[in-house]
Parts: sequence; structure tokens; C-alpha cells
Amino acid sequence: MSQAAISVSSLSKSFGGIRAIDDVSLSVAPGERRVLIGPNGAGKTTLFHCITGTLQATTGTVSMFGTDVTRLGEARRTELGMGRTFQISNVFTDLTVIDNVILALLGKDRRKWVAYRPVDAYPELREQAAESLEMVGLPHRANDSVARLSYGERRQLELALAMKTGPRVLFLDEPCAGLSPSERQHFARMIAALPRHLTLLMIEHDMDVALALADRVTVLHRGKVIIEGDPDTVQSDSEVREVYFGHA
Ligand SMILES: Nc1ncnc2c1ncn2[C@@H]1O[C@H](COP(=O)(O)OP(=O)(O)OP(=O)(O)O)[C@@H](O)[C@H]1O
Repeated sequence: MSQAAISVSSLSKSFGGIRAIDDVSLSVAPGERRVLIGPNGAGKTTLFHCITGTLQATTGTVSMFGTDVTRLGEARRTELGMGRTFQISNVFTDLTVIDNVILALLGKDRRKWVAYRPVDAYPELREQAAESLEMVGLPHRANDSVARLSYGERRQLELALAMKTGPRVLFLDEPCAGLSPSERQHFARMIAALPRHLTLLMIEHDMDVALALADRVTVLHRGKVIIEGDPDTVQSDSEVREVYFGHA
């Protein structure tokens, strides 16, 4: 069997007396698209944060491609290849979309502050930035200012910025939240079109989106995994229907 992209073993996380995650183990294969679902308060975000290093697990281990990252902080896990989207409050809204991506690329480039060269001095970065925008369906907005983007387009830009670190595993926390139904479909198609070698771990409340994107689904309930399987198996499971949809 090939090495797991993400392997979580007997992970628990308590907040005071609350056991938000209770002895969870899971394994995500390289290139797999895994969706975490579960009712409110099931522990999805806490589990996500324990894997990405935003939170330290109380007990248990997390590995990425065989490297134990349990004791590493979030920044180190990012360097090792965990990528995630952030709400873009820290972009320069007056600058163009492509210049923002170039600046983000420069952020991890040692030349970044050399003599304050204008961004045009980096043609190869412009090319890379254009590729990122192509990947998220925003090439036609490259030269518009970020301030002119719709909410949905900003989410696309967030994804381009997450991709710029060249992640091996990308974590998406409710990528379609707050989008209109048509934006949702558009965004889901874009996620589906991301490179297949990229491992994806997503939390998604929209069942249609979740089931359409997932290779496998993990259902959490009260901090425990109640079932894991392909979308058809999970959807037809009576316990899932009970806890998630409120009927068997
Ligand atoms: N920082 C915290 N301090 C105390 N309790 C917390 C903290 N974060 C989460 N919890 C509790 O842990 C449990 C799991 O919460 P979590 O946010 O992980 O669930 P979730 O499945 O992501 O829920 P939702 O779908 O509503 O976002 C809940 O009972 C929640 O109240």
C-alpha cells in the first residue's frame, strides 16, 4: 500500500471538559479528495485545525506523507506542504488581481525586497501568477483591481493564493459557503478541475457539492467517525441519514 498523504491516528482534542474530537483515526491517500461532513458541533473544524496545526491535539498523532508533524506548528506544516485558503482581508484592494498574486509569490521569494524592484521586473513570476489565475478561472480579471471583484471571484482569488505555495495537500473549509447557487456550481467545478495529484481535504455543508466532489466521505458525529466510504455508500447509510438529515 502506498504511503498516506495524511494519516491521523487516535486523535483526541478536549476543550476543558468538552471532548470535541474523540479518538479519530483516518487515512487520506495521495491525490484523494476527501470530504468531511457532519452536523453542527460534530468536530469538523477542530479536526481540521488539529491536522493543519492551528490547534495542537490533546492526544494522538498526525503524519503527512510519512512525516510525523504532530509536534510541529502551523507555519512548519505549511512549509512541508499543507496549504489552505484564508479570507483575503490582507490583499491590496487597489492593486490588480495579478499584481496581488505576484506579490504573494514574491513573499516566498528571497529576492523580495531587493532594491524595491517593480513587480514588472519579474516576468517569470507574472507567468506563474497568470497560470494560477487560469487554474481558478480568473484570467479575464487579471488586470482589474481586487476592489472590483465579486464575492465569488474573491473566493477564486483566495484559492489562487493558496495554490501559490505549491501545496501537496490542500485544506478547504466550506469553500462554497456564502456563495449563490450558481456561484457554488461554478466554484465546485473549479475545485473539481484542480490538478489530480493534489490531495484535497474539505469540510462542506452542501451535500450536493460534497457528494459531487468527494472520492470518499468521512462523517463525524459528536467527535467520532461514524462512517467513512464512497459517496453512494455514505448517502444510503441509515445512521448518516438519521444524524445528518434527521430521518432514516
Ligand atoms: N475553542 C473552543 N473552546 C471550547 N469549545 C470549543 C472550541 N472550539 C470548538 N469547541 C466545541 O467543540 C465541539 C466541536 O466544534 P467544531 O467547531 O469543531 O464543530 P463543527 O463540526 O466544525 O461545527 P460547525 O459545523 O457548526 O462549524 C463543539 O461542541 C464546540 O462547541
